[in-house]
Amino acid sequence: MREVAPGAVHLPGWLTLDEQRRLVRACRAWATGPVPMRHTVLPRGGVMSVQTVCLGWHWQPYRYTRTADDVNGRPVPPLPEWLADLGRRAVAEAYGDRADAYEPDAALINFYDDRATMGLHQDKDERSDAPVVSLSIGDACLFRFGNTETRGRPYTDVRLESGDAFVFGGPSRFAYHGVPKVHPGTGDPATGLTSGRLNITLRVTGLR
Ligand SMILES: O=C(O)CCC(=O)C(=O)O
Ligand SMILES: [Fe+2]
Repeated sequence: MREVAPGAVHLPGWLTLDEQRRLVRACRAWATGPVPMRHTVLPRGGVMSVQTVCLGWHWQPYRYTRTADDVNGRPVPPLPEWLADLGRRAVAEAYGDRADAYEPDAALINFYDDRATMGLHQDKDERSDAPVVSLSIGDACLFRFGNTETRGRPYTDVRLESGDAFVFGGPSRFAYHGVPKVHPGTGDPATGLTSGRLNITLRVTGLR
């Protein structure tokens, strides 16, 4: 475990291979619908290079809704309790105490192919300052974790590998972060993912 910035904790190798396999299987099913995984279109017409599917609440730039109005209008599936439990365990491990009160109600599942990246951004469409839990499976990536003020320095570059968790809360909850590069061919096919990178972020929206 390494505290990258105050409240931002990297937990390398946190998921077992079995947990990663289960997540890959579940994500494959969620990717097919009721709302299919797709490249999110930004308000000014840009298209994100990652593909995304949501649970609990649907995220479209820059808000959460119960139905996927920018895809097919269908309600998104609920966030299962076993996934929320993983989030609680990660928060407990990162901050060294119990996290019974952590109730994530949205998950964003992102798939990165070899060329996909994610620009530096803040996760700030939530109306809660509860931590974000990020789980990574498949190819390793360069994850850039910055500060709450600017897209620039200071930032820390972290290599996120399959099975890693990264929790950001407290003073780092609204820090800029992004994925400048995925490292093709670095994942273990035993996870069930033979290429690309899967990232799942659990969030508390503060919405109802
Ligand atoms: O893929 C990652 O590691 C980060 C994903 C992310 O920042 C997001 O979905 O908001
Ligand atoms: Fe993010």
